[in-house]
Amino acid sequence: MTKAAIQGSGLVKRYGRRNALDGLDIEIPENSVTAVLGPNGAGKSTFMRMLTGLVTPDQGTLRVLGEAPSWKLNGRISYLPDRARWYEGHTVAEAIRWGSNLLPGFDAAQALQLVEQLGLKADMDVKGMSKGQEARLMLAMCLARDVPLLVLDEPFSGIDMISRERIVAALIDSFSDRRQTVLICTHEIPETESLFDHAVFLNDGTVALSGDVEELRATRGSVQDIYRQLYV
Ligand SMILES: Nc1ncnc2c1ncn2[C@@H]1O[C@H](COP(=O)(O)OP(=O)(O)OP(=O)(O)O)[C@@H](O)[C@H]1O
Repeated sequence: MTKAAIQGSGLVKRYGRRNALDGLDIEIPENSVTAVLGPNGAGKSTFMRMLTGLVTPDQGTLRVLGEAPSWKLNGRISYLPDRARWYEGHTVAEAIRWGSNLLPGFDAAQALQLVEQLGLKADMDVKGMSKGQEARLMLAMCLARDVPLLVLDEPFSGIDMISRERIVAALIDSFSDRRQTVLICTHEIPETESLFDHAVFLNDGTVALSGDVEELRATRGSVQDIYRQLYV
């Protein structure tokens, strides 16, 4: 039996009369690359924010790397929030220096290699970057951390399709060398599905389906096919 890096049981988060999470039972296997999928409003970002303690459950229990979410635990999580803008007013090199000083497990040499691999230059100003260029910087900053859990909320949003395919190919190589649990929430399923070895499909704040991607493929088709079956 694979150990779980994340275990949530009966998680509820209410906003007014709406439940963003509605009794969510979820397990993410350790050292897997797991997709968190589902339509707009399914509860994906709420769940990811909960992992870092930014959102507190109204009910239920959550264990992340064997602990309850906390500021202390966040030193072991590399989190890319949706709609993130952290480095305005910096150059790429300054952002990397900032990461070295402040982010636990941050490897500046690896970050520099990643930004170059992603088509950015150290002397570029973040202010004035296109949305896709900024998304690449955010992704590189999160990937350059040697921590047990990576939580990436829509890391490919704004990046053009061909670049996305190249980045995904590079990520497949990089993830296979790591002992990290990686959680990725994305709407770009066709270009990214080769990344995943586990998938969780959310709907209305609960799990509609989850499992090993190879096993799901053998019985139900590609991740994209399953997505259509579940949500059309
Ligand atoms: N801070 C908030 N205040 C009020 N409602 C919220 C808040 N955060 C989330 N919600 C609501 O909770 C539900 C789930 O939102 P969430 O952002 O988790 O969905 P999502 O699956 O990440 O969607 P998307 O694919 O659009 O990013 C939505 O109905 C949303 O409007």
